[in-house]
Amino acid sequence: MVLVVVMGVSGSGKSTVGSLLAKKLGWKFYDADDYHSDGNKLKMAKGIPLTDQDRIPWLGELHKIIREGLSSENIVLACSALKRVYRDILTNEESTALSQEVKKDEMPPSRPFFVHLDGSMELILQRLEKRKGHFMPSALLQSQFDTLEPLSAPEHFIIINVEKNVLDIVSEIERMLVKSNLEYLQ
Ligand SMILES: Nc1ncnc2c1ncn2[C@@H]1O[C@H](COP(=O)(O)OP(=O)(O)O)[C@@H](O)[C@H]1O
Ligand SMILES: O=C(O)[C@H](O)[C@@H](O)[C@H](O)[C@H](O)COP(=O)(O)O
Repeated sequence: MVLVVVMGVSGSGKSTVGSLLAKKLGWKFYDADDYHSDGNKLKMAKGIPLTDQDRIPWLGELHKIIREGLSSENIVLACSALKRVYRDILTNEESTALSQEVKKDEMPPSRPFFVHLDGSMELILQRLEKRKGHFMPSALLQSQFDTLEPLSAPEHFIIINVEKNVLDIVSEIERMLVKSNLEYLQ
């Protein structure tokens, strides 16, 4: 089965784009935000960036969910996945320098496809400041950009600029999925 990870800084549109993409494809959608511990949420709400130690148990939990889900369903996951090592823990390709819990051979063989929602700090800040009812303060955006490590080979990925509207972004991802690997959409 197939895993698409929609990633990027807070406010880049992961939840919006990921959920619509999953709906259009008829795939299962998971939002990584739903799996943060109360401690992590409180920390972010106070304007304190998460550390590796805060994120690793969360990523390990997500890894387990994905691994189980992929045995029977195609998945779209919305997850910040800011650093390479975080992405490796999620998908278990290399890992586990930081996480002893995740074993290398646990993930079924399926190459994850990453979609980085990329945009300027100004644009994303504007969107975050308009967003209501979310624990993540816009003050953390700078640290999100500071932490972000761009995708690079051998990661399998596309980068999409979030100036476009949501429908266009989703259509572009669908086109890229077809182009990059037809068997993804069986
Ligand atoms: N391409 C877009 N164009 C305009 N507004 C967008 C776009 N993508 C997301 N938004 C809006 O920006 C805000 C942040 O989006 P969200 O999906 O919550 O981001 P994330 O999950 O990455 O934090 C939301 O209010 C959402 O409606
Ligand atoms: O790794 C992190 O620091 C968090 O996952 C962060 O990137 C994420 O943005 C928050 O969970 C807030 O949620 P939103 O992405 O929806 O703002």
